[in-house]
Order: sequence, then structure tokens, then C-alpha cells
Amino acid sequence: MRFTKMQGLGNDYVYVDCTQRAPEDLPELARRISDRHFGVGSDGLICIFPSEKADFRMRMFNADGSEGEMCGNGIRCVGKFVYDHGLTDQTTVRVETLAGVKILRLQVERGQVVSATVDMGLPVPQEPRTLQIMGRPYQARPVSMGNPHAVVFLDQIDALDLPAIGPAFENHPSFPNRTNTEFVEVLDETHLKMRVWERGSGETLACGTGACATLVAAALAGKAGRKATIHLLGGDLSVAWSEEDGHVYMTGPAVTVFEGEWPEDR
Ligand SMILES: N[C@H](CCC[C@H](N)C(=O)O)C(=O)O
Repeated sequence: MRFTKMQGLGNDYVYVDCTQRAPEDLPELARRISDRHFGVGSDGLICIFPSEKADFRMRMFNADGSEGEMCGNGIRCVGKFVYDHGLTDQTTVRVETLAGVKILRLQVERGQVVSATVDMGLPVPQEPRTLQIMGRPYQARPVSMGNPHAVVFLDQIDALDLPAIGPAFENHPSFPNRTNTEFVEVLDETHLKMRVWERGSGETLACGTGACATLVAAALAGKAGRKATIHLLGGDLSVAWSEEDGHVYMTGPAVTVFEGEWPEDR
């Protein structure tokens, strides 16, 4: 099985072209291939299928084998994958996800995609709530970007012990489908610093849907405007929440790391 390892801001996935044929047990493949010691090493697995509703369909699996509805850094890399591999010659690409069809605009330089802007659709924010996490109260605002997020504003995030508190947010009874959690420090109205604990994958260097959820929560709380740069451990994303259509637009890089072959009988 051929695969391509790609990353967006260091949020890395193994990508497999499933337009002709697909491996059988995708959750099991995701667990094995994501392992950083016994596998290729990644935050998860993303498979690209044909679609009846759009140009392509993507399925994303976390490192624990669970399936996520959507992946912001991943969908930009899907755009790069299909363009660079010649599966499309279009720079506007529609991708079906479990969170609906998303539209990508690809930026091409010297024949290859370098970045993409994604129409992430309508966010679904809820009222903030107080969660008791390891004996301490935290204010968290749930925001769905098709997948679940909880955004927590803190004075400083560098010293947070995410492996200690992350799982308590992820598995809090308030989130029946578990949640991704963003820990956010507001630098100013247009600059937010964020770390993420991802459902099913743990701390990652970046999360595209999480950056979008963060901007929405910050705008609703009056902590930011409707457009900001989100600083993540792996780099910066530009996110805008349009006043016109209410959609969130995310722009960021997509990078191929290497291609390889995975033994099918492994
Ligand atoms: N890193 C991804 C999100 C993965 C979300 C996944 N962990 C879930 O279970 O929803 C992103 O760039 O949007």
C-alpha cells in the first residue's frame, strides 16, 4: 500500500489514495500506522475516496482509531494530495466529510499546492459552562465545527501540563462524544495563542478546526475581532469569521514530508 506522509503546521497524517481500492480495517490501520515507534508515526490516518456529492470524500481517523467528522489541517493536505498526484487539475476542490461538503481554494506555485483556504462552513457555538477538572473550575465554551471542541481561555498556556488535564476535558461527562479542547491565551484582538488536546490523538502541534472554534469563541466573548492569526506550536493559521455568510474561512500551508510503502500483511 502506497502512502504519503503530509503535515499542516506539524499536524501530521498518513494519507492513502482509496479512489481505486481501500484497505480493509481502517481503524486498525490508523492505530498501527500512527504509532511513532512501531509504525510510520502520525497524528492519524486520512483516506481519500470518490464521492457522489463532491469531487472527493475524505475520512479521518485519530491515532486511537476513532473517526473524526472533520480535520482542518488534514483537508488542506487532501487538496494538495489530489492536485499534486494529478487526481484533479482544478484549484477549487469540493471535499465531502462527515461534517458536510467543504470547498477548498488551492494556491499553486511551480505546479504544486503550497497552501489552501477552506470554507469551513457555519460554526455551532453553545453557551460557556463551568467544568470541574481535577478539582479546579474551568470556563469552557463548546463550539462545533462539525467535530466537537471546547475552548478555554487562560492567562498563560506555556506551562500547562496537557497530558495531565487534557484527558479529563476529553472524557468529561459534559461531552458524550468526547471533545477536542483548545487552551487559549489572548495576545491582542488579532493574535491568539493556542494549544490543543485532541480527542483520540492527544496533544498535537496544531488543529485547524480547533483554531476556527477558538476564533469564534474569542469573538463571541469580545476578546477578538472576526479575523485573527492563531499561533499554534507548529506555526500560524489565519482564520476569519465572515459577517456576510457566517462561514469560517481558514488559510494555511500544506506540506508533503515523504512517500512510502506499507506492507499490507503487517
Ligand atoms: N487536527 C484536526 C482535527 C482533528 C480532530 C479529531 N481529533 C477529532 O476527533 O475531532 C484539525 O486540524 O482540524
